[in-house]
Amino acid sequence: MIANPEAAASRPKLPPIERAAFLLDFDGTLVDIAPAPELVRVQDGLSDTLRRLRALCGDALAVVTGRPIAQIDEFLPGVPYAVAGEHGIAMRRNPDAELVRVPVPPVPAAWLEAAEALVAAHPGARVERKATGFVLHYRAAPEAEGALREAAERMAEGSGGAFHVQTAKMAWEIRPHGTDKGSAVHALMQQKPFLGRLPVFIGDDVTDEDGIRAAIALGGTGYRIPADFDEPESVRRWLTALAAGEERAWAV
Ligand SMILES: O=P(O)(O)OC[C@H]1O[C@H](O[C@H]2O[C@H](CO)[C@@H](O)[C@H](O)[C@H]2O)[C@H](O)[C@@H](O)[C@@H]1O
Repeated sequence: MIANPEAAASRPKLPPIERAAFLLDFDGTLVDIAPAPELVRVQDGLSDTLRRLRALCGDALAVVTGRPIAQIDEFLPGVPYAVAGEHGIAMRRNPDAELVRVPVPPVPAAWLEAAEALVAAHPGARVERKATGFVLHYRAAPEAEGALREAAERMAEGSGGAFHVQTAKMAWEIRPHGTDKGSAVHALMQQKPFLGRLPVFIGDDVTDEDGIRAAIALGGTGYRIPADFDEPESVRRWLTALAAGEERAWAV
């Protein structure tokens, strides 16, 4: 089921589902990459699969994403037990909990104005605003990659270390220092029902490597597309098999 069994074999093994906590990236892992953020599609059956998996692992299933939590609520309503959004800045620790945010500095308004002016000069490029930063997307304007990167780096350099540029898929994200998917994993794993379980993180992007490192540091494991799974469909198939109990014999 895993695309690259040799890479996976060098990692700590998958714990039995009864002892596992699933920490899942969204874009490019649970759903296929789409031409624009609002165009992703949740495949039929995915929500049911995740609900079954959540039941098997005592609710210990979270989505850990760069997106705002509200968007995960739209795409996967009532599915994960917990959600960490905006690369760990926002957290909802259980379905009834309030959304808690790590305090971070505001994005200077001048940066947003400059970013909007820049994408206007590159048709197809766009700014995705977040509460604590923004993303410069060039998927529909590949020729703008360099110009957007330079602008993002200039802004971050002028922030005195408060912000940095996160490499994303056909995008550059300006976001504050201080949190990442690794800190989100550590925070989630300190509370029930995650506490005492072994984290299994699955992701596809640079920002997911922090989550994978954290999962391994906590005695769990992590898988990355394309090293371990070749595409989101492979992840979905594997999760479906796990949720159906088919992979139990493989677990240690
Ligand atoms: O942490 P993730 O759940 O993987 O989210 C990362 C970013 O995903 C989104 O952008 C990426 O996916 C889009 C839809 O497939 C794609 O059009 C874009 O090119 C990708 O960069 C989202 O827009 C960002 O806010 C997330 O941080």
